[in-house]
Amino acid sequence: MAYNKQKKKPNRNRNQRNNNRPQPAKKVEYPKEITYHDTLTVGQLAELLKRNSSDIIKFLFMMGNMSTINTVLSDDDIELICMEFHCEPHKEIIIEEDDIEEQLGHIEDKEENLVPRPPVVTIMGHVDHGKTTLLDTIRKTNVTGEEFGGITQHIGAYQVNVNGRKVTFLDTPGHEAFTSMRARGAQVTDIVIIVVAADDGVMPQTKEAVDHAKAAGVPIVVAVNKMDKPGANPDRIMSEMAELGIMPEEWGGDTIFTKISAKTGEGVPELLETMLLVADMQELKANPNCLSSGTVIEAKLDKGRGPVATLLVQRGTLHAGDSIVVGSSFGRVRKMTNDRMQEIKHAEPSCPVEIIGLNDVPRAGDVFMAYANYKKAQEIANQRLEKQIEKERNQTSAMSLEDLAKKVEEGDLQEINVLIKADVQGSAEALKASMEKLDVDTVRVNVIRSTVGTISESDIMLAMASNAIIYGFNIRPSAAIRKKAEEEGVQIRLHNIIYKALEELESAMKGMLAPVYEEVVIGQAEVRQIYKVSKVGTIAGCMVTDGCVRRDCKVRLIRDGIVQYEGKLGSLRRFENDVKEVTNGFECGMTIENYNDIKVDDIIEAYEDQEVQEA
Ligand SMILES: Nc1nc2c(ncn2[C@@H]2O[C@H](COP(=O)(O)OP(=O)(O)OP(=O)(O)O)[C@@H](O)[C@H]2O)c(=O)[nH]1
Repeated sequence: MAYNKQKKKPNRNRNQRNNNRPQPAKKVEYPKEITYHDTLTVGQLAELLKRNSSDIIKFLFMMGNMSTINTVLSDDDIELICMEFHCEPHKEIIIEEDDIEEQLGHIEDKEENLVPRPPVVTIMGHVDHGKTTLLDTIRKTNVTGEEFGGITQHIGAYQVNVNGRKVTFLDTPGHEAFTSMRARGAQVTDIVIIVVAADDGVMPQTKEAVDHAKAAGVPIVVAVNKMDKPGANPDRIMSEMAELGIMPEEWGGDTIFTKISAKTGEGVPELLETMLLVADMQELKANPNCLSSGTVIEAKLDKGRGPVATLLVQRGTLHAGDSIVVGSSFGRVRKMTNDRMQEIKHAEPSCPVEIIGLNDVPRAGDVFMAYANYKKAQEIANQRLEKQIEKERNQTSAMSLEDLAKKVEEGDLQEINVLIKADVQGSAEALKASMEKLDVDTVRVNVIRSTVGTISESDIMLAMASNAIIYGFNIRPSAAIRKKAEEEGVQIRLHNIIYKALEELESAMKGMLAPVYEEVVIGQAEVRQIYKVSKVGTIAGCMVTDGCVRRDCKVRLIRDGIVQYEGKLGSLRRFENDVKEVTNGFECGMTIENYNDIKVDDIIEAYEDQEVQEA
């Protein structure tokens, strides 16, 4: 805590030492001013004021407040107490470097400093449903021909004029970018337009877009596209979207559906008007008069210009020449251009700009902050770099069930985000329904996605962005996916009995998760050949492709990501010899106890129940 950094601390030690033996009465010099950060308890304030805690407790008692040495004082109380003891308190707000990115979203500007800012909109939808065409149409009709000619290069974000008002569109390819930005805490989008082709219907990526927008808590406007096509069936889109929980306004819900043709431009003005309406409801504002901060939309290394980054200014005004820190890179904004490649000197909130001058290429989703001087920026970037290296060294799980249990216990968590993947629809639904019914001491489960199939990279990104745990039911992730999850700190819990999954989650919600054993996957092998031997059964000629397989381990037979069988290894051999272990890169023969339906290309996953050291 910041308090611990008080320089006064050594005095206390000296006093304590001195207290051990009788001292001649010495006149205490009481401080005339004190400085504190964060909060203070009675005991801490007494120490700063060089008074006895009992004096403060007595004073508070006289004021009608009961307190103890550990009572945390409000700023008002501190002020009053200090007045009583003839001292002036100063509260210093320190933003630890660690917290800067987190703070960005929470910096509270005074109402009088806020002015309206343009909305930031992202267009999402299934492949070929018309995202690019829509964005092109919007840009063509909402920037002058001359200006449009200037847009030759993709910078990842554009600003257009709609009815005399500016709107910023993010043109980030795919949903991954949206999610990976969110994963890093960057909330850049105010509205999501989900494009659905009326002649095609709701498709997997439409669902994904809905999941992402919902998880981010961003309002959705649905653009029912390709209305010019003969097969267009907007009613079908509406009912399919309603099934996903996106209820059309005309059916009593709160999502506006607009029928458009991105190709002919029909309905696009109405869509834009709707979007402005939704934006107005949010009363989007920002303070333009402070040091600037915002988010990296895209970044690349340009051969001639060095690191080039597209930034979205979210707070303050970015000026050419400003010193900025982005992630662990820093520099002075040497040149700043708008989306029409015109050089500009200032960029206000919601304005996308391309800048050069950084010493390294930042990542999309990184937060940037401007600093008053170059040296400070450099210092902070270096600190961050050190921390990043340290973090990478001790990379641990971002959110595991154990973390959750701990957080619940500490009262820090009201909602547990869960992503469910199951082998069949029935299980996915059953698990979702049962999990959502769990309610332990006001902590509840929020299922952010529940689908059929094995775990994909997009699931991991969504889980990472939402601090969610993935529950796999009767499915097995590939080694590559498992590795990715590990890298991103996403926890995958695999189960094949519904009540066990529920039991485990419920324990976490009670903050009492203490599994004695945990299943640990030790390796994976691919079945390359099958030998049927009478008396022995099916022998699988395998190649161990990850980790190792041990003679006494348990195994799972997986076909197309779905678990076919679970049991014990029957035998493990190399060249006719029984062996204890076969490691990655080696061939071996295996049988599975009481199971013969093994096919070429099946995956045999080896696992062990290992004792968990810590709850
Ligand atoms: N008839 C008709 N065709 C459209 C409309 N909108 C888009 N298309 C066509 O649909 C195809 C796909 O459109 P895109 O805009 O590239 O779709 P997208 O969603 O950006 O696709 P990806 O970038 O691959 O995800 C193109 O051939 C477009 O010309 C429309 O309103 N009507």
